[in-house]
Amino acid sequence: MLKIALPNKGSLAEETTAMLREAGYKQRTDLKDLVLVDEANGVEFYYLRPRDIAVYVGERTLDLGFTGRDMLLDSAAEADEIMPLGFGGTRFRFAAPGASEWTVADLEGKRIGTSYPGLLRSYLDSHGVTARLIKLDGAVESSVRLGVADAVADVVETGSTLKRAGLVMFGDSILDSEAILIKQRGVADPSGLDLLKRRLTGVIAARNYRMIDYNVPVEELEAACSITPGIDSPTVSPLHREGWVAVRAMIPSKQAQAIMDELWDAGAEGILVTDIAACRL
Ligand SMILES: Nc1ncnc2c1ncn2[C@@H]1O[C@H](COP(=O)(O)OP(=O)(O)OP(=O)(O)O)[C@@H](O)[C@H]1O
Ligand SMILES: O=P(O)(O)OC[C@H]1O[C@H](OP(=O)(O)OP(=O)(O)O)[C@H](O)[C@@H]1O
Ligand SMILES: [Mg+2]
Repeated sequence: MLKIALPNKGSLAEETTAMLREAGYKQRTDLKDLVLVDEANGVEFYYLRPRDIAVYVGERTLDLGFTGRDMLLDSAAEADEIMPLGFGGTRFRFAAPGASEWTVADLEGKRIGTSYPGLLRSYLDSHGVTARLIKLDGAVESSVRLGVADAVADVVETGSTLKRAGLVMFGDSILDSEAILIKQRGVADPSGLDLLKRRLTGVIAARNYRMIDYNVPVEELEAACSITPGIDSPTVSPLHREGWVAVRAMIPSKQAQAIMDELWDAGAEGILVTDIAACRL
């Protein structure tokens, strides 16, 4: 059986479970369950602390894991990213009071509060900066006000937590993170991984794409197809109405309205956009 580690709580837990359900895998219904066996798919799911997932995979106890890129890199575990999952997007940023003009060099000799010392240390080393890292478990933003640190390096999603603590971000983003699938380093792909990847890719595509259908005069077909090139190629079907064809293609959901406007201007009619429930590409 394929053994997969999943976050048992925290920011990535709910969406990971939702994504696996959508991909046709069984998931726990009781949040207290530690293990769930999905016999039909030949998978065992282990619900673990997000921070420990890369460790279990790296130590070769479990085959695969769902975690954050920042957590994988911080752990320095013997595990590699296989694919990004398109949710849990965050940036790992420096912040301090009134520091908008600071750069990473201004951290020389300072104390930096963080929950990600591994990730931070390698970034500082690569920039030739020596600083004292203050390792904290959470609520890192309070460390400056409480006098434990001069600056923080922390996970930022909306930025509202930093703002509330009176801190401003400075320097480049240390890391752009999101939820990822990881596997053991230097081993052959376990059986069942291909199927999992194909299913996850299908879920991500179904979430990010929509189907568009429209009718267009034959002489405008090339222009219309360049607006909706589809994934491989749009489907063009004959219409009873002479001189017209029907076109069907997948389009990025976020651009649906703009694409409809462009098609309309190019002479298309009867433009319909529908959701995709599931797909294999
Ligand atoms: N709004 C968010 N806040 C914090 N982490 C987030 C957010 N959105 C996504 N993430 C990602 O989730 C992961 C952190 O998960 P989580 O918050 O559960 O860990 P933690 O802070 O160490 O645990 P806990 O808060 O339970 O002590 C990281 O990969 C992070 O990039
Ligand atoms: O940019 P924002 O949208 O404000 O989100 C980022 C904040 O959320 C997380 O904290 P979490 O709730 O996980 O608490 P913790 O600090 O105790 O881990 C993270 O550590 C930041 O503090
Ligand atoms: Mg947290």
